[in-house]
Amino acid sequence: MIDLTAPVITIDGPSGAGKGTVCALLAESLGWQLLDSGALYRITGLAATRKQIALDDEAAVANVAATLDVYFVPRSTGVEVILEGEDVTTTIRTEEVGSLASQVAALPAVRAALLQRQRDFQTSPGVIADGRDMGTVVFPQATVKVFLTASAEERGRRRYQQLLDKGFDASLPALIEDIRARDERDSNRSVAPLKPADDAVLIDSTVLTIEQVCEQVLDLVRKAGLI
Ligand SMILES: Nc1ncnc2c1ncn2[C@@H]1O[C@H](COP(=O)(O)OP(=O)(O)O)[C@@H](O)[C@H]1O
Ligand SMILES: Nc1ccn([C@@H]2O[C@H](COP(=O)(O)OP(=O)(O)O)[C@@H](O)[C@H]2O)c(=O)n1
Repeated sequence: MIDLTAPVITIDGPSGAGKGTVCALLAESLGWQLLDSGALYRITGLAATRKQIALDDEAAVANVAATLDVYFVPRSTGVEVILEGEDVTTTIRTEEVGSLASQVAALPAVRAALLQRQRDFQTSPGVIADGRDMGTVVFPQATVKVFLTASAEERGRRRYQQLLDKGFDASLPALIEDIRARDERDSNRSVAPLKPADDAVLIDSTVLTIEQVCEQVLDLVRKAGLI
């Protein structure tokens, strides 16, 4: 149940910075709720495409976002995503769906349709939110805000390795190009662009391990008195 007094940690930043990994580890160790907001945009992009809706038809895509038949099943291996009864956990992680997500995410009506669904994740004992506008738009009152970044080359390499590990085919130069295009679209859109909140702490993970990033965030959480 939504609890507006529950503490919020936000981690925003570009693709491949390590947000998803760090948020999942922290949510697990703190025992807090996890909001993967990117998954909602990915699911919307996939659902609209499957319904053969043009991704620039803002009203129609927003209607898809508002009426998504989706649920999330927590498993030991991560969160399973079920869209209209079908397991789309793996499908939504492809770069192709990432690109669909960033196209529908540029539409203001789509963002508005998904806003309350994201705010509903604020439940006790706390929520850790992963995205692009968690600290700027969705949870501007969050106690701890992090902007996690890394160089585009390093993010491309990480994504490449991640895709190979999952058994997908990938080309490193194409991935770096995709990442740059997505960064560009996310940073320059008129609504909720990717940018650090004024009160966010910047962490550059280019030369940090996942453990070091988690430790830096936990330090902020401790200093804020949340643990
Ligand atoms: N600090 C890091 N050092 C090395 N690899 C990392 C680091 N952070 C994340 N990764 C790896 O990079 C890939 C992308 O991370 P992910 O958490 O999905 O990023 P994001 O959610 O920001 O797009 C994953 O395979 C992850 O294991
Ligand atoms: N809060 C959010 C989260 C994602 N998105 C969009 O959704 C796309 C996919 O997000 P994601 O977090 O799943 O992608 P990765 O960072 O994991 O590559 C991003 O490129 C953004 O365009 C957004 O606009 N706002």
